[in-house]
Amino acid sequence: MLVETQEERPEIMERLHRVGITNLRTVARINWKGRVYTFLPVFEITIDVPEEKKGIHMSRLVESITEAMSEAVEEEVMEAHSSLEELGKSIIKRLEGKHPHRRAEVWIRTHLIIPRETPASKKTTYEPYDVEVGVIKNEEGSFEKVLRVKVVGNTACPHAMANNNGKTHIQRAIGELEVRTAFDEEIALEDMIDVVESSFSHPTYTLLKTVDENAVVQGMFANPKFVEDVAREIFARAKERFKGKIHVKVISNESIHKHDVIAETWS
Ligand SMILES: Nc1nc2c(ncn2[C@@H]2O[C@H](COP(=O)(O)OP(=O)(O)OP(=O)(O)O)[C@@H](O)[C@H]2O)c(=O)[nH]1
Ligand SMILES: [Fe+2]
Repeated sequence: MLVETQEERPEIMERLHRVGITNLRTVARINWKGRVYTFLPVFEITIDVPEEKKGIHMSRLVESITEAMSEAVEEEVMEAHSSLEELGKSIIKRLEGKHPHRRAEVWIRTHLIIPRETPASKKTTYEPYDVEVGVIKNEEGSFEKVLRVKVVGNTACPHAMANNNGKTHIQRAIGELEVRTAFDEEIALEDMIDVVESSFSHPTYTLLKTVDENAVVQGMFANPKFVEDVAREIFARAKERFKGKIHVKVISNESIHKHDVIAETWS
């Protein structure tokens, strides 16, 4: 007979808001607008623990994920999960039948690989973007979601350009955009990626033929930007396009310093 240690009263009676599993790697398949994508996401799933319970039954959180995965890996995926947030919500719905809780969160971290065209040779290139989707069920039982994208672009410095007859320092910059919104608000991660990618001096590419490299360099010099300019542009565009709480952070890996520079803002 197993001892259910988790049901005992703890010495210190304090409620815990988030207890569960993190850094869990698995496979997921999503049917996004009729196209099936396979992901290798990293999950974090948590529930709250009341002050009178020593612990949670952790394996039930994993079961909620693995059962949703098996559904996703079988043929049912065609109607099972139309987005990462739908997958997250279906996992929380499974958990409701397995483990009592008042508050639950599922976070799914993965990469999106989006086909793009190189700027001059018009060849197809596959660009990686880090994305994260959080689904939060709050104590009233309503759902909200948090969408996050991270995009690598570049900047050419306008200040050095103005003081060096057009010569300047250029660097990679990482733009992060987060939108916190109602679960049913339709926001595509690809659209968020486009907002960030179009706010740099120029996008970066995996594949660049010489003609493409020339186009990127000329584009950067024609579009010099401070890290502040990039953050403002992402923020203004995101406010215009997406309904929800907006958070923007840009870090530029300065080529002239041993440190980076950062610009961050939120609504
Ligand atoms: N709450 C808690 N559980 C832990 C901790 N460390 C390990 N465990 C988990 O305890 C789990 C086993 O307990 P349960 O999940 O309740 O498994 P079980 O009792 O056989 O299954 P149920 O009948 O569904 O409760 C394992 O999956 C461990 O990962 C911890 O620090 N806190
Ligand atoms: Fe248990």
